[in-house]
Amino acid sequence: MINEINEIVNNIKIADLPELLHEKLWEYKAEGRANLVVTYCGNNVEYNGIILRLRKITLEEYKIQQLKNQSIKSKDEITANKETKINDSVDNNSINTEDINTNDTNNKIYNLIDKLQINNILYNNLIINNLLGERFSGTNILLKVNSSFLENLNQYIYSYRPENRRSVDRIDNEQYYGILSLDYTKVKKNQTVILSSKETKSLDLNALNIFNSEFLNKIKIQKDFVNSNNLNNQIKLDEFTEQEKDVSKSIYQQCSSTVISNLNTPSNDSSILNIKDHNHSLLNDSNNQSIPETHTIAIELKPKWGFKPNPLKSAFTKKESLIKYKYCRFCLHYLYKNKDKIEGNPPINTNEIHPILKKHFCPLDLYSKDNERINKSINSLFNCPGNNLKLFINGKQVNLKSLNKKDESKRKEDKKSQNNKKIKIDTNDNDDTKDNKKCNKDKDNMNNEDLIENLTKFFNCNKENLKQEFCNFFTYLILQESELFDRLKFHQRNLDSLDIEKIIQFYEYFIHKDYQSEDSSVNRKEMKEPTMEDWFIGFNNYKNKTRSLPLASKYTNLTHSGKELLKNDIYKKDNMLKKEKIFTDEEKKQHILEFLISKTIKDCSILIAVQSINDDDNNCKDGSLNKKLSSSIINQSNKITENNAQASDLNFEKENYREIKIKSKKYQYNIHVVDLDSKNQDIVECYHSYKKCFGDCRENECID
Ligand SMILES: O=P(O)(O)O[C@@H]1[C@@H](OP(=O)(O)O)[C@H](OP(=O)(O)O)[C@H](O)[C@H](OP(=O)(O)O)[C@H]1OP(=O)(O)O
Ligand SMILES: Nc1ncnc2c1ncn2[C@@H]1O[C@H](COP(=O)(O)OP(=O)(O)OP(=O)(O)O)[C@@H](O)[C@H]1O
Repeated sequence: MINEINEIVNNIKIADLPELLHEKLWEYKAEGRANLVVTYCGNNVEYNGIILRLRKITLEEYKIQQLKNQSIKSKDEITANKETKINDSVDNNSINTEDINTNDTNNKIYNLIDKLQINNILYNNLIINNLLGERFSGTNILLKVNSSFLENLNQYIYSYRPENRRSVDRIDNEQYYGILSLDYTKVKKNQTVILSSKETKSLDLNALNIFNSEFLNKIKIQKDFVNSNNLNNQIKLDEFTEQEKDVSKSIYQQCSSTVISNLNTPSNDSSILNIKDHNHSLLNDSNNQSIPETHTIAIELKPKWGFKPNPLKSAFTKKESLIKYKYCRFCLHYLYKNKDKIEGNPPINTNEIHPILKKHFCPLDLYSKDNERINKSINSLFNCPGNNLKLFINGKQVNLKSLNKKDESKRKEDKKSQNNKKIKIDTNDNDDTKDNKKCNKDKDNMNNEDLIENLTKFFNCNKENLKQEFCNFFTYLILQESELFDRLKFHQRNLDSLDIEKIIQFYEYFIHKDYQSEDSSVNRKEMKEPTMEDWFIGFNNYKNKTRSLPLASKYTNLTHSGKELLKNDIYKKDNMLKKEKIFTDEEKKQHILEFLISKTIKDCSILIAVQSINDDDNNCKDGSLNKKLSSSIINQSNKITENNAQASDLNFEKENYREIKIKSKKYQYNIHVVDLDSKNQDIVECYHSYKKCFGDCRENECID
């Protein structure tokens, strides 16, 4: 094993900042099923605008964890009493930490949760950034945490958490690292600068043990300091297969603090990659560049699926299944999730579509690039945000539902008449089951009037026009950023080329095969989760496939360069038209992997933070701000043009700051994509269960 390979993960930094480990320095921000996010609220301006993302565990898992810890403790006590060492036969599974690098003098430990976090960062850097563009990704740093901080924080934020979440899970006290990132509900001019004065360490790849040793052993690195100012690493590629070359290039490109240069330029020795060091900076906006926090509004969109599966390319043959192709998967899923409500309250006229299904959000509208349809989709989300639209004002989440509240007297009247009818149909269905049913104090703190005042001021409109203005505003912004939506749609579709119907067959095939294999455990009902190396190889196969597709260079950071095509390209034929029997095991695995990556980008969230640049600022004193901003736009657009002109795997537009003029008012904004974690294989089975429910789930067909 070669130590220098640690440079691969140099870009992932670990910060040890004990001064941050006090619960009162953090405020609850938001959470999903797997992670909880808190935002820094202390006085140290250096940490302004920082968030901490922590893994959660279910309360059941927590109980098991407690029991295990107790049993370990009592075992330790018994052992101590007997003055003997812990017996080797102690069940390893009962200890949730792995001291992987015992020789390490710092006694570095990554436990299973940390590995998951780290794998997710790597997965983001290596795969997702290539699909969506680095511009949207931001920076992550691992922050060392400890169990007493996590326990205190868990208690401290308890009352701010939504009931539906806190009743089932909590922060996992056993993680050693949380992820520090920037708060993307705030506008920053510079997203990629650092905790410059802070000491950080890099990850230890050996200790992480995420790459197969055979793979690593093939990599030989020679360090060669060409001159004292410039570090050039040279990597011998002779012993790589073509596929491994491709993978290792990606690893170095994305993970290391070094930039691979001259990849395609024949040098003295064409089998050597030149790697130049470049200045590295981490998190935190450099404070001089941050923008005052006033009047920032942000929305979080969970856009879900942007395409309709194509029956010709899917395994479907059954006639009754064809109805599925009238609708997108989100809408079918919506029907599935609301089945009980719909069946419990059927419409009087059975031929009529249920009110719940009448005007709900359809993602295909959001992805459509059509002004009217996007507007319609935001309108539906505004009326019924469910889990797909969140609103933040100055970084604080507010309850969108309250915007839909009618004035009090009208509301009482309506309630009365509803009670009389004894029918209760809740079209804001998800709101009751998801995060909007909250006891989030912050939300309650901003009363409806304040909220409306804030928004009307921001949109420069009156109360009556607010919804329309909100929808128009974000329609415009989404159109402006349609490339991101195009990219999501492009990769969601191409990574899910066979549809779940086929993927489940492949998945079951492997499970069945495992049952039959002699050395597998009889009870095994799951496929082995992909290793980091599997992800890289799978992604590279996909990358090569997409190169031949129309629009590939537009929607990826990949070139058409034939030089990098794999020799053993498994995509020589159009797999979609193949019959099952001619899919090799390798191809089946590849399709499952692609399906999982596709799931990640079907489940991400887009955060758009906007701030108005008021006229005073535009005409300020010496006009400096105005000049600065205009020049930054010019630079930005120049950079984009340049990058497009020399499109290459190596050039990304990282900075995210944009300006926009809407109704002659100037705004500045950032856009980021979050929640890009890898998905587990068992999701295949889960997802397949949704297919059992399909029927008419909208008034009209979804239009792809
Ligand atoms: O399966 P879906 O489409 O309901 O998506 C799940 C999300 O539900 P929703 O978007 O509200 O419908 C679900 O969102 P919530 O936690 O309900 O906010 C998660 O994002 C879940 O991902 P993971 O299991 O935490 O990795 C998501 O699950 P997977 O993407 O892992 O299937
Ligand atoms: N960098 C960030 N800046 C601001 N808010 C953030 C950031 N990252 C996450 N959040 C907020 O925290 C919420 C939960 O984070 P995240 O989506 O990563 O959790 P999750 O458990 O993985 O979600 P899901 O259940 O949807 O998979 C997000 O929906 C978003 O509102």
